[in-house]
Amino acid sequence: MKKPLIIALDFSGKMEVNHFLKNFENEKLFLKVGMELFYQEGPSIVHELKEQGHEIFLDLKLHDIPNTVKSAMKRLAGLGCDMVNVHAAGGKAMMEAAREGLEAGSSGKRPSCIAVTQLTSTSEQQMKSEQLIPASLNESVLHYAKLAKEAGLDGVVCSSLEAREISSRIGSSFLTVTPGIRLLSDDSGDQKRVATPEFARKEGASAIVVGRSITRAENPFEKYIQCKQSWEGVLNEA
Ligand SMILES: O=C(O)c1cc(=O)[nH]c(=O)n1[C@@H]1O[C@H](COP(=O)(O)O)[C@@H](O)[C@H]1O
Repeated sequence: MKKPLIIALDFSGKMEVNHFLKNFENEKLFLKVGMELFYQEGPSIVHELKEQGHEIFLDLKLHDIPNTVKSAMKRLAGLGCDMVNVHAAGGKAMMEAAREGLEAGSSGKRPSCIAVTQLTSTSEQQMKSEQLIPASLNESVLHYAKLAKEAGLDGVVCSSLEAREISSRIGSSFLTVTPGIRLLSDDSGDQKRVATPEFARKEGASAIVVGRSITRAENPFEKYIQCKQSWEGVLNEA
């Protein structure tokens, strides 16, 4: 996988998506379809975006017993998306079941499967007080990344702040997909572990996920180019 900038299509339906994508005529994009859009439109949204030539990360963050996740992944594998995810907190057996389901449901190459470690909207303080995890946030993220690797997954979702350590401990071919991306002038909103595209690049992240910074921008294409240049190292800290 080259190092993509993945745009999070956090929209309520197809009409909004089509309106947004008019800004990107002739661009082949890497798009993330999340819960809101998928629950509204169903599998057809994945088929339509694939037909337009885009790559798709289907972000449904599965987290259930292994048998249920395996069966669900068999179905998702048939949609033709390029990447899917689970919550690492579901455990190693669940992650193994996710991979097995994808393998069983794919006719060719299975989609990449990555595990969400600690959500980028979680702070260390919150993790300790709400999840009662006594370790540091970095240790928790790294532990989940190791479990995901042992389960045969392809990588993790983490913040840019943890990407370097994960790559150095687990290997650079293990994907670190990093949301919580903002340019310096952007509002971080509900995100707690936030960084610029340039920072993510310097920390060796495999991909960045950018939502509201682009989707809610006055000029989404201009903002996309700005983020892309910062991510690819064409621009200094934006
Ligand atoms: O799995 C994800 O994509 C994800 C994991 C995570 O830890 N944090 C996170 O923000 N995301 C997703 O990444 C996107 C970030 O959106 P913005 O904060 O608007 O850039 C959203 O669609 C989230 O659902």
